[in-house]
Amino acid sequence: MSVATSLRLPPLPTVRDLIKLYKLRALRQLSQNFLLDERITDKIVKAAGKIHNHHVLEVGPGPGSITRSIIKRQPKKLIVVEKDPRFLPTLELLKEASQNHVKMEIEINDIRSYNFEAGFADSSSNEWTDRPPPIHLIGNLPFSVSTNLIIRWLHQISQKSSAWSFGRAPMTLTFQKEVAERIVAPVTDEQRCRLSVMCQFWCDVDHKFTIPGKAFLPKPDVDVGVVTFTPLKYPLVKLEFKMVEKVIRTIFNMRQKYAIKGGSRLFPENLRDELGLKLFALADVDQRTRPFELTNEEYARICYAYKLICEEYPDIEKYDFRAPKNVNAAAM
Ligand SMILES: C[S@@+](CC[C@H](N)C(=O)[O-])C[C@H]1O[C@@H](n2cnc3c(N)ncnc32)[C@H](O)[C@@H]1O
Repeated sequence: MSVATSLRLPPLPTVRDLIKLYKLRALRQLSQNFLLDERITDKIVKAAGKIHNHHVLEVGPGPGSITRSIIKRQPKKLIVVEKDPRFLPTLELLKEASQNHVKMEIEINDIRSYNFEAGFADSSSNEWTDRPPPIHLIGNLPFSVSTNLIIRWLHQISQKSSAWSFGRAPMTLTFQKEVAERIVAPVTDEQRCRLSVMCQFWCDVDHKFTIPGKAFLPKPDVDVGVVTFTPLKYPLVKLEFKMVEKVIRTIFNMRQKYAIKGGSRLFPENLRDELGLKLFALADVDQRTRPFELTNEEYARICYAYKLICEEYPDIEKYDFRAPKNVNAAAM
């Protein structure tokens, strides 16, 4: 075993004991499910790759099971961001026990308000097209939070901002198994959806393994997938994130129909037929393909074609078929 994996923490009560000691009942409203099996938390951290001497941010550490597995690998700095203040005493205990080996910072905060630039200020950075910087994000979050968070983080990746102002920092996150399968779903896969295309536009994604629901306390109704994301050196689109998201969402809105049916809804009703055809012709994409049958490259071409049409008809960009009629009328 390498030095990086051999760190033994001084004897500490187990996470199970701590949960009892501090009466840390999982809160349903925060969708808390705790992992107690060290072999599984070690496996999650191993999936993140080399973290020895790197900066790691763990989001949602809860009572600290994954945190222990991270500490054992001796990162240079470990930042934990936890929303629920009840976990502060157990996290303080871990910080104290590991203080001679790892610089640990505890932030009781919502991850969405956390300032990554400040947290990683003492880390080195790498050029975007160089290898990833020595920074990792790891988290076992509630499912709803992790899906929203990955969209938010993809947006920041597209802007090379926040944690990604330091380079292509990778992430290791858990999702409901079905969501993990959707994230990595290749073309023609029945799970392929908006999330697949958005994630694959900006990241290399890998569904590493699945954790059975019974490994959690309390047991959720579903199994859990561990997914790694490494931002691509060359994203498949270089367009404004919100515009790309709108195009992909609108096309997948009619999943079982030909893609042109959903794609046409990017345009107001009176221009729908004409501009829908133009969109697919400009993108050189067969309009009689279903959304899940389109490759990432075809989606990228559709986004660029949409951008061209918006340049020709500037008001089109403000049009959203889901918005009430009067909002669209005001925008046009
Ligand atoms: C599913 S539990 C996992 C706890 C621990 N990581 C484990 O694996 O046992 C998710 C944790 O994320 C925390 N959390 C939820 N939303 C959060 C947010 N927006 N920012 C930071 N932490 C959050 C919850 O309080 C909880 O501790």
